[in-house]
Amino acid sequence: MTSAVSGNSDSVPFAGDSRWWAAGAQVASVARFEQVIDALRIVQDRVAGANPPESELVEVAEKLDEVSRALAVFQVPETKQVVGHLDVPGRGQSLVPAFHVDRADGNSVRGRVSFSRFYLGGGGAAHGGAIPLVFDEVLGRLANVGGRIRSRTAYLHVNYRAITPLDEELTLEARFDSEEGRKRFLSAELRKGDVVLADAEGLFVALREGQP
Ligand SMILES: CCCCCCCC(=O)SCCNC(=O)CCNC(=O)[C@H](O)C(C)(C)COP(=O)(O)OP(=O)(O)OC[C@H]1O[C@@H](n2cnc3c(N)ncnc32)[C@H](O)[C@@H]1OP(=O)(O)O
Repeated sequence: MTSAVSGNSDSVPFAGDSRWWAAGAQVASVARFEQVIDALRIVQDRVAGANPPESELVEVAEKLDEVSRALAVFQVPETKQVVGHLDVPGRGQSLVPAFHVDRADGNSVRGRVSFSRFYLGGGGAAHGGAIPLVFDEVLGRLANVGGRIRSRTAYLHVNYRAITPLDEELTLEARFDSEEGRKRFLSAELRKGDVVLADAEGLFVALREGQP
């Protein structure tokens, strides 16, 4: 039996993205797919942090090849893709650290995020590219809630205020600041306790009919 991946209205902030990319994708089991993504995230972290002997590397490479061969025959077009559409923290993809929503309405959202070993830049700090990933994910979703026409990021300005540590629960708060015609202005802060680690300001432009 398959179940619909999407199906929640995007008027409910951060509960489903049915209208964002493509509706109608089916998945054999949401729970099983989530399990696969969780395992993949752990593999990413373990690979990033490992320095094993060569014999172990040969074995690991073979196992990873086996996994990719198993999935090769099940590749589907974007409209049927599951990753990015699951109604779970992180939307079932492993690119962006999963954002866990604590509170949300049509104009703001507050939640938690943690950067694991995979997102290390150097010197114990999260990579400077990983932080905008999270801001784009959260602001991009908030820009489109409330039944609004789909928009895309036109710019995203990020200020790095302090080192973002790995493996710590951080809070992220974002808000929809204003709207001028097709332009939507949003902002956000990433904090550890009361300390602002980074803040962002983005412009999201509502797409015209036929714009990809
Ligand atoms: C569930 C998913 C969650 C994750 C969501 C993530 C969201 C994303 O990352 S989307 C992917 C990244 N973004 C993109 O690929 C967008 C690529 N760019 C584009 O497609 C286009 O440039 C687009 C749509 C942003 C704007 O193009 P277009 O529709 O032609 O707008 P255009 O008519 O030029 O501009 C509209 C207004 O916006 C302003 N504007 C557009 N771009 C910018 C910019 N970079 N800076 C300042 N102003 C801008 C224009 O000046 C204009 O203002 P005004 O109306 O006052 O004259």
